[in-house]
Amino acid sequence: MRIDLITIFPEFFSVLDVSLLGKARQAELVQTRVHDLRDYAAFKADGSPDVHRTVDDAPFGGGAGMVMKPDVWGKAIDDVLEPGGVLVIPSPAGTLFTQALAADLATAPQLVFACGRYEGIDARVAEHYAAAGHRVLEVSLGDYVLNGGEVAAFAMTEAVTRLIPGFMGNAQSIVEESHADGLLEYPSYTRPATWRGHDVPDILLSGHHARIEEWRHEQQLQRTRTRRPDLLPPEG
Ligand SMILES: Nc1ccccc1-c1cnco1
Repeated sequence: MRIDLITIFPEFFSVLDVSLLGKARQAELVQTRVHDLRDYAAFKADGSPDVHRTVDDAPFGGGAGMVMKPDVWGKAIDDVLEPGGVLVIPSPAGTLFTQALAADLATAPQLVFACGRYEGIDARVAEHYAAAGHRVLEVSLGDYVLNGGEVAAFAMTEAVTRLIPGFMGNAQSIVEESHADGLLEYPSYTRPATWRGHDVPDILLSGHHARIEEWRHEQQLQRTRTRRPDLLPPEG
């Protein structure tokens, strides 16, 4: 898989070289490329040089803040997006990112993250590439406000790449994770068996694997009921 990240803060993604993702890149499972959006803003729409490499402008209809220019984004995405590639636009107005969507995106040949700042990217950019036949997703990490798409793109990149076959050493650990089976993960413990007067649940020291599995599933249900009832299947 190739992952391209387009941003006005390319240095933000230098951490990709040292994270868990770094190993995958060495293993040739993932190729990542970071692109500076300002490299596509050297010339104005009329072809004259833009020494300021402007990437934003005032919103039509008024309102606070600035909107990122469609012509600059169009040049960048044209240069990067390949046939079959998915254009992912992190946005507070997007559909919610989930483990299911991460697994879906892990099968794509290419992801292009368009990391917007300010008040967002001109809406015609998503419209244009969808009309051209590309899969375009506006995706939110949750109901809170970030300053731009970079943090969201990095989180989604990690969630997706770790699901690429061969990336995680222990495939079983992916299966047992929270959200993998739709429920939150059970609590985990390790030595010492007693720590500051707190004991590990006896069942985990019993060696009775069937009962341990049953206890763990009950813990998952209990946690999901109390912390994330929205994840539970409807009654019935
Ligand atoms: N607030 C934001 C601003 C810009 C790009 C993405 C976001 C975002 C993504 N998920 C939540 O917020």
